[in-house]
Amino acid sequence: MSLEIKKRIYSKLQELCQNSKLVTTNITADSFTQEFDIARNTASHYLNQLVKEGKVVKVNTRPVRFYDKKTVETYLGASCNFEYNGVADLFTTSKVNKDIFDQVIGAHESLFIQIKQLKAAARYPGNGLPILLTGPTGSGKSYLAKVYYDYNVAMKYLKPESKFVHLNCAEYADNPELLASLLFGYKSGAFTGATENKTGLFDEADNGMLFLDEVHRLGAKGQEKLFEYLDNGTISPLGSTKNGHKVNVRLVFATTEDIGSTFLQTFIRRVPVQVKIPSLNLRTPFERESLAKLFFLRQAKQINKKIVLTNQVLAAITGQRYESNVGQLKNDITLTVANALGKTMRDNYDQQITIYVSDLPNHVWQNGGEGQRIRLTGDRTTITISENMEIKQLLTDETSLNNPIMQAFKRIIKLFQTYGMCETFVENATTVITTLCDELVYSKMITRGEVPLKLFQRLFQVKINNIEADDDVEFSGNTVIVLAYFSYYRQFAYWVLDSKSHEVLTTISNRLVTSSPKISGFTNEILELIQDSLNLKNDVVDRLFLQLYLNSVVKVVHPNQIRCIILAHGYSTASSIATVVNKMLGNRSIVDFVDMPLTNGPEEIGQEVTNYINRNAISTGLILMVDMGSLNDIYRYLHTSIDFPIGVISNVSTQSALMVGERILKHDELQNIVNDVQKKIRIDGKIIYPEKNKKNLVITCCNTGIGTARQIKNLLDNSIPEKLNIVVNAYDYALLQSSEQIKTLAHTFNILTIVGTVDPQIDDVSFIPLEKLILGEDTQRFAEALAPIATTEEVQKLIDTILHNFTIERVINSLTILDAHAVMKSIDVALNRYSEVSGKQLNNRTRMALYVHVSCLIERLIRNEPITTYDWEPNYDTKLVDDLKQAFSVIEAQYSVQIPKAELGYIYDIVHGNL
Ligand SMILES: Nc1ncnc2c1ncn2[C@@H]1O[C@H](COP(=O)(O)OP(=O)(O)OP(=O)(O)O)[C@@H](O)[C@H]1O
Repeated sequence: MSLEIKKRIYSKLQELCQNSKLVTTNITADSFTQEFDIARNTASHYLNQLVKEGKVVKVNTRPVRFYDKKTVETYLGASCNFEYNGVADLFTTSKVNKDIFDQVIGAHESLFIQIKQLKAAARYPGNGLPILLTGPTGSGKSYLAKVYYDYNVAMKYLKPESKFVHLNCAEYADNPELLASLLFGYKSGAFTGATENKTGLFDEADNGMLFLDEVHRLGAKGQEKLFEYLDNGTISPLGSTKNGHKVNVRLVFATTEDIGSTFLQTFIRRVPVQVKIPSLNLRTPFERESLAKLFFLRQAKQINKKIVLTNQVLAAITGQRYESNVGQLKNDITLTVANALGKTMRDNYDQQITIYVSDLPNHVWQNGGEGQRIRLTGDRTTITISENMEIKQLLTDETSLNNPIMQAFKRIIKLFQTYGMCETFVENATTVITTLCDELVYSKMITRGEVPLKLFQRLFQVKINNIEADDDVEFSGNTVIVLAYFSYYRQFAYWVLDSKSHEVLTTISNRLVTSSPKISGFTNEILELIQDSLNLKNDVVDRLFLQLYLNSVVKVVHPNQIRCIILAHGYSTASSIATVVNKMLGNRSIVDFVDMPLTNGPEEIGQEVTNYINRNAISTGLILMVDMGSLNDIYRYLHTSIDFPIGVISNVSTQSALMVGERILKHDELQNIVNDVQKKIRIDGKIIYPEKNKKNLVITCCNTGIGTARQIKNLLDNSIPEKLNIVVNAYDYALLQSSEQIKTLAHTFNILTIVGTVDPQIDDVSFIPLEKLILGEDTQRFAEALAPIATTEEVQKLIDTILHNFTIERVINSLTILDAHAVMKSIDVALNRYSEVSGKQLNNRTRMALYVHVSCLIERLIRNEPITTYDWEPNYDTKLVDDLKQAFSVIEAQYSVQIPKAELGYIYDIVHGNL
């Protein structure tokens, strides 16, 4: 009787929902009292039962409202929860959570790529792409096929009323004719017993989805007809003599078979998307545990009681090797709960059952011996799974307890509450973050080499390289790995921050934006990448993590600093030494590292060092600290030519690395560092100088700082033609005066000359003041310095280019509408013509003044704002005035302007040095 009423209440609720405007409908327990002649309490009791069964959604308004879950989901185009606090919550939060795949356990872990494939296949124009799901029995192929259908509906690729038709071909494997007729239909008389025309499952699934499980069991006829659909989009019923008819069916196939089998070979040519579902054993511990919790939760709902279990039970059940994968895990949990329930049957009115290890099915115990997976931990903390919980709630609450990211951020909040925003806080918070990074990278929470992880690393590598190139900064060795691990792990370590924590973390983050705007800029770039390219959610936790982490690994590049890299075998040998040393040197990234697998030989290590050299602009020298004497010859395996000395020190230890780091910081010379370490610590070391092909070096320097020296370097770099093969390096003025530094440079380069603002007075090396170089007033000395590699004409041309490049900046700054390069070109033509016709050579100082003046003049004329008053000197040489007129007619023609007399007078005075 009660069952009957519940059923009737449910169908009435469905009817009411379907016939009303959902958002404004107002169905409460009262809506059923009259019609079914029951008390309000009774109606409420049944409705709540329906909520627990997952059929009805409850909204805790006053009075409580109820909705049919299916109707709501169809309306929203997305799945929704069972309980909400307000109507708005239901109709807005659910809408936001549109990604049906998010509910799949493993969506951001083991099934990450698979779900990407499914989404891409669904999006494909037309009917999407047919897909083939492969994977061992029970791995979740049928489950995913259904979720894929739901996704298609939610994304509106399929209409809500479209069908999901499922057929397991294995069930008809002995009767291929029947199977083909079931799928494609038949015409009357097609075979004995076919007395009338009958449509098949393809027709039934028209405008919907057909899922063919164990598709390799399809017989020859079935295959032929299936290929007809895949090739032409038409199907022909058995016995039909006419051309096939069109149907629109999205196809999903599944097989447990190896794709190498004969049928599948021809088949997969037509089914381009193969989605491989991993076995349960290949899924992460987190996913196994989540799946187990999900199945326990379903059981709790089924028996309408709380289930209490210990972590010991959970560990035992998820540690199993399941031949039949998720399906078997699910069955084992059902059996376990049944065992526990059997024992407590006597206390039937208990609202909860407790599960003990002894309730596990027998075969779990028999799994002992070799390769046994059952592990009984001492962890007896209990987990309570309540029948009205949501799976999300269960996973979030439980996992966040052990979630290292959440713990780290809780600590950061505490630190902030203790110290406020100050250096001590930033220091401590940074330590929390770096410890978290170590935990993520080294704790094996994530399997190295996972495909998404590699993809993340590649993307982050490109981004970091770009930032480094654009901003003159460097990030320490493993930044890319840490970013990849963090973003990857973060996807399944997601929890909802309470509003207070959110507020505190946002305050910290905003303060950091003010104190380190540059790092916050990098943070934004990386967050954009995470969001746009990786399509991952992020929030204040990610922002703050990046701000603190990037700040701790960024280093401003000192181009002249000797670089040092530790190369050691083992999971974390090199990184541990480097971390300690960098910390002891004041949290600066002085020493880099590469952790190498034990199997890496000199070839691979050579490759690592080559990559390091290519990534970093090394000019003064590189010290390699290695863990084996045999690696002393590692430089032989470099795939790049070096133009700086390399010091190799073996038997690396914290002590030797610290000593090297300290000396680097003191700008000691490479040779001294290596010799001293050798002597003091008694270990082997050697220095390799680039013997052949020493490159020619022009040094730039400035006594006001390295910044100006770098600008001079850029000017020369942009001006010197590639074929002269000259390296230009900016050096610190004070450093240059050390004879050791010059000695090292001389070992590595042929020093041609120094260009700068003040002479650093270095023996045997000429100095050319920048100003004189630009103005062409020290051409002779420059030509002498470059004599071994450039002719006098080449030097003259180079000086002209330097002048041109130096001026162009100013021209660009003074122009608003014209293209500076084009303007400079036509001024060049005019000035050269003037020299030709007048026989007068203009010096660089005059040329420079004219470039800037004439470019402004052209713009003035175009804007029709010429200078009209200028004192025209009566004693101007009329021939020279005519020459000027003729030369500048080039500009008049090109820009369709006329240079008035007053402007010409101004130019005359510049040309003849009167201004
Ligand atoms: N990610 C998942 N979340 C929830 N349930 C799952 C998940 N994966 C699988 N299951 C459940 O596990 C059971 C086995 O999965 P399913 O039947 O989809 O496997 P299968 O690969 O199709 O197996 P077979 O090849 O034997 O047909 C089903 O009850 C399914 O609902």
